[in-house]
Amino acid sequence: MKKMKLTQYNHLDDSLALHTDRYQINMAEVYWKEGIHKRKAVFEVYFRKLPFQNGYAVFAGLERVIRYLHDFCFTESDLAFLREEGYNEDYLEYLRKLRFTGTVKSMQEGELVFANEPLMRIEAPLAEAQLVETAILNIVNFQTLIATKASRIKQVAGNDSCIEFGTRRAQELDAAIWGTRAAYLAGFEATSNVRAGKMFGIPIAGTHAHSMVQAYRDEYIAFRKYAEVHQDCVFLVDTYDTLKSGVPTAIQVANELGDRIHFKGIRLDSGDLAYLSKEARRMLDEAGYTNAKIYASNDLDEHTIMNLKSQGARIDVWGVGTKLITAYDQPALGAVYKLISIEDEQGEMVDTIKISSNPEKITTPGLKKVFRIINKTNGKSEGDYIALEEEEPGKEEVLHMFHPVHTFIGKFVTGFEARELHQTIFENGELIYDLPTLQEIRDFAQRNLHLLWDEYKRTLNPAEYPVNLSRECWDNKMKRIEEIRIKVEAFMKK
Ligand SMILES: Nc1ncnc2c1ncn2[C@@H]1O[C@H](COP(=O)(O)OP(=O)(O)OP(=O)(O)O)[C@@H](O)[C@H]1O
Ligand SMILES: O=P(O)(O)OC[C@H]1O[C@H](OP(=O)(O)OP(=O)(O)O)[C@H](O)[C@@H]1O
Ligand SMILES: O=C(O)c1cccnc1
Repeated sequence: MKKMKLTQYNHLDDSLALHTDRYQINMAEVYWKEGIHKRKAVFEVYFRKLPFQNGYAVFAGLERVIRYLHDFCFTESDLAFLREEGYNEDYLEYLRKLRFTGTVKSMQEGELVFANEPLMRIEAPLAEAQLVETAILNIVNFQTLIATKASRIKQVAGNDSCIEFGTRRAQELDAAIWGTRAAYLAGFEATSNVRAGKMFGIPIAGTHAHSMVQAYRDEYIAFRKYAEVHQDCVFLVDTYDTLKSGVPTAIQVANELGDRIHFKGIRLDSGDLAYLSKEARRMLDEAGYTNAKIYASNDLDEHTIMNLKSQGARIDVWGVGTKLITAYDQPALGAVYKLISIEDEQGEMVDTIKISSNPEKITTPGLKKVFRIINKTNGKSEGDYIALEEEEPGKEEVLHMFHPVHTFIGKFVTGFEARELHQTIFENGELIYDLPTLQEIRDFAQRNLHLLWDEYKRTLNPAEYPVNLSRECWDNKMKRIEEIRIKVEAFMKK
């Protein structure tokens, strides 16, 4: 058998241009051969259903999308691979020169987003817009999913700290790193992943594992040795017997070392976390360690945390791994990338539509903007309002907000601010957006949550947040549906 070389995957000039589905490269080839590759096309990214039956999602992934589009190019090793796959030289020559030259509008990271509203809009020459679909969805789907899961967990944890512990159980390296970033921007306080700390400046935190106690085969020696090396100590107390040996040993070591260490607390990782935390709290308090915190971990998520809180658990810090980083109860967000407008033979932009027997699935044609309609009296959001590009709802006195499918459900809103949610990121290939820091994104996400009534934020059966179409947008959609109906009837009569 031939021996695998360790360098096999390492192309020095590797790029993400091939991080796409083969059909994108094949479709782009068709457009290029037909000479329509430069026609302007407009795609929108949106999802149809909120994940985890949550009342909102936290948009994440933009920074990585920006880097991807900014650096987009086929390198020599990418082209060599495509050559091996049988693509012809002229097409490869076209790909060699290709860069992303489009205009991108997007929600900002940390924005609260909802089903059926455009999260991003990519206007670019048809072939370019097609080639970047897969990577954009890959990034946005994952990061938005994890940010939303983290936000749910934070909703329940409240002011308690949450640390991301998931790297070992994540779906490989990238998911651990970018998932941790998503969790932090949605409100987690820290991560155990040291590389994420280095890359993004996320505070790193942690305790120690059972293996350290097992290595010394003695809890007392293990805790002491740890304390001799590290000032900050959180002792893991459940290796042998939490209440009979773990907690008393932690207290003994803290007593012995006094001011020489900062006894931050203990971690519980098995057993009845409610009962054990209450008992441990009592023991720590009696020993005078009222400031020592109780950390807990073990397959936690928003459900167990809520349940533990309802039992009066005395847990201060929640270490959450597997169920956060793998989005355990819903492993994928279904954001899609749909063509909404294309340049025709005459150079005119024409709207496109995808019809479905399910009214919720019919796409909304045309270039659109999304506005958050904020009630000036109470500072809360009345809902989101999707309008056609040229509309300016902020100038209206009264806004008619109605359900896009059940149109009889609606309301008239006055005294509002219409806050536009999309920012221009790229203008004809040029990056014009000032990237915020991760800390700024995190603060922005927190501020956004204040705009929402609590009814939309509860983790169980939240109220449905209104996402409405403007009258013009709705009329335009109906007009296109009618045009298609007439076309199909004419076809059937042939
Ligand atoms: N008081 C509690 N109420 C509800 N859920 C709890 C409570 N205490 C712990 N849990 C959760 O119950 C699950 C218990 O997991 P498991 O059955 O593996 O027990 P364990 O204590 O971890 O056992 P092991 O010693 O094998 O690790 C975990 O998800 C944990 O977070
Ligand atoms: O339960 P999660 O939410 O995924 O949180 C991460 C888990 O990872 C560790 O366990 P593991 O058994 O891998 O190692 P350990 O020996 O340090 O307990 C830690 O003790 C947590 O239980
Ligand atoms: O620091 C910890 O306690 C930790 C880190 C990763 C996974 N579980 C626990």
